[in-house]
Amino acid sequence: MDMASKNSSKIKQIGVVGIGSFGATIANMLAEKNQVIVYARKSEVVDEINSQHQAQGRTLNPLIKATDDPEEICEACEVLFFMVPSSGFQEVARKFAPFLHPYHLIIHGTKGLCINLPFGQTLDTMKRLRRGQLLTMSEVIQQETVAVRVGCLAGPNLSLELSQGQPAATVIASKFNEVILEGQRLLRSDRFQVYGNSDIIGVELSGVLKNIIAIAAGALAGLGLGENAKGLLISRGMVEMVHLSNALGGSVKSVIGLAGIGDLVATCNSENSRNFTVGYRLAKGETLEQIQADMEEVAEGINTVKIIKAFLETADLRAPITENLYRVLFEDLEIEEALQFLMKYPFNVDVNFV
Ligand SMILES: NC(=O)C1=CN([C@@H]2O[C@H](COP(=O)(O)OP(=O)(O)OC[C@H]3O[C@@H](n4cnc5c(N)ncnc54)[C@H](OP(=O)(O)O)[C@@H]3O)[C@@H](O)[C@H]2O)C=CC1
Ligand SMILES: O=C(CO)COP(=O)(O)O
Repeated sequence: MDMASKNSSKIKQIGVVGIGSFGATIANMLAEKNQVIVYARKSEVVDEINSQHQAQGRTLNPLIKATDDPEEICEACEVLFFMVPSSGFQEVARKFAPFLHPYHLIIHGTKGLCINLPFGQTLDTMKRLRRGQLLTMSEVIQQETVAVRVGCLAGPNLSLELSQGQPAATVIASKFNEVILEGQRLLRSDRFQVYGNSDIIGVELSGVLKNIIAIAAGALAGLGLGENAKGLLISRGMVEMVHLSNALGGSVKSVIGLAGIGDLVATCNSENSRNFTVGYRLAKGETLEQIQADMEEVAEGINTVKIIKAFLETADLRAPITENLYRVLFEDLEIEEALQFLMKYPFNVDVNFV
């Protein structure tokens, strides 16, 4: 079978895998002009979608159908949107792998990282990670499946605002122009602009790394600090993202685009951001355990801080915001102390990457 359409005479549906906060929003946006089928692993969620057009309380377009069978959705769709958190991504990719073919086109919306460790090791036992042990989701898809045409979707896309139909934009990134064009065709509307970018690693990393800065922004807000402090954090955060992204294989251009600076501005300013909320609640005195115990949705930045800290142990690079946030999250450093440390840090060049 070549990479062209498997059966062009039959109208293909668009698949959405994972129907949480972001998956439900993207499924509804896709359903405005496409037939959509979604995958949920729990049969009660599938029944709820098919009978009540809701997914765990989120309203879905009544035309959206659901299944818990990966084979059925892979058979029905050539284009699949993977919308699961990084913690479940490898498992989902492995579950779908037997039913995926080179003609499938996969676009993911996940803003987290996975790690590839020797059997029996965990991030807590390893402490040090090389680049090859750290995977973006496009790398997971390529490692676990035969899919070739892979893309990602990243940008300032707080799902609550998208679901209210507020104007927004995203970036579809892929090495394959046909993936970008297909993503644009499927998602573009008069309320949603879709840009293209060929630097998929840089766009993925922009979405991943901004979550670290969003936690820090929430912490500053929780301390009651003002807009000058936020401006300082966002601009220094962007510089840190540029250096980290570069070290991990992304280009500067992507960080200063919509998926980087655009998403930084959105999430560093929004109480609807889970990552911002984590920082805010920490600054208000809650512990990480307390916060995680009652957060129903994922805040990817927590695990990302841990992974990037382990990568820094093998990279010739300093990332002071990430390093201090690691100590706040996992070593009981007080936020005020972290802030003082950062204020004394000898940053002396404003921008040194262009
Ligand atoms: N929400 C937002 O505003 C945005 C989120 N993102 C990114 O999208 C990703 C998903 O976030 P979001 O939708 O908010 O997360 P949620 O926690 O709201 O939902 C996660 C969904 O993934 C499913 N899932 C998790 N693990 C598995 C698994 N192993 N197998 C099958 N399904 C699984 C969950 O199913 P179940 O109910 O069975 O656990 C649930 O439907 C994250 O990486 C996030 O950073 C990106 C942009 C915006
Ligand atoms: O990435 C997001 C919006 O673009 C969502 O951010 P949170 O995961 O922090 O809610």
